[in-house]
Amino acid sequence: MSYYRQHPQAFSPQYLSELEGQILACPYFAVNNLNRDFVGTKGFSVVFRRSHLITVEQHFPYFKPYLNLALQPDCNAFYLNPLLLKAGSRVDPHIDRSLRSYCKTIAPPAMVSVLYVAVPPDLRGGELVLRTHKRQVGSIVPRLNTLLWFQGDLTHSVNPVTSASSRLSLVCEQYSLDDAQLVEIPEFTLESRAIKVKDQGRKYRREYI
Ligand SMILES: O=C(O)CCC(=O)C(=O)O
Ligand SMILES: [Fe+2]
Repeated sequence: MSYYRQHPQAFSPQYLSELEGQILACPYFAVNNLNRDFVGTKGFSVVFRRSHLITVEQHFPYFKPYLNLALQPDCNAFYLNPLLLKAGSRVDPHIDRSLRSYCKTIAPPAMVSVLYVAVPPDLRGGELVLRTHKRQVGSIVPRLNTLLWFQGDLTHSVNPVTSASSRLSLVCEQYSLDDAQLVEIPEFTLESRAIKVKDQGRKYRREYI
């Protein structure tokens, strides 16, 4: 495939506004414990294997339509995270490899999907910039209700949001792992600053460039 593809008007407006409301009201939604690349962002993460998709849908029924459309058939492990960027927030250049905290030998995801759940008309900044080997291959202006897939090994960043309004996306890193790697990945687990567990210090949450 080319480096990315977009599917505009992916869902009904009713679904999008329900999704936004549910994410913002979710008790796990908190200041991010992603690494230093994620400046001033909020969110939480759901880690799961394809075999436990049904468990994800039971806990988070409002993710179901997104997962139905966004998940790639050849992928078997996923890192799903809603991401809110408010005024002044940005994401510095990184390659997604969040599952590396569970399996050190893991390669980048095959694909990353991003749904733009809330994009106010007056949003300034917040473009997603995609690069390969220092060459820019995309600069994507977030559009409400667009579902985007990009190649998982691209370096990417989100420009600072300079308006007072926020942007909410729903991101899913999608991995195609071999059996030995897959057993290292939790069947289903949550990561959030709002949950106090011993191993929240994610050393490899996102990889530095
Ligand atoms: O929201 C976006 O445009 C992409 C965010 C991102 O890079 C990430 O969550 O890893
Ligand atoms: Fe990313």
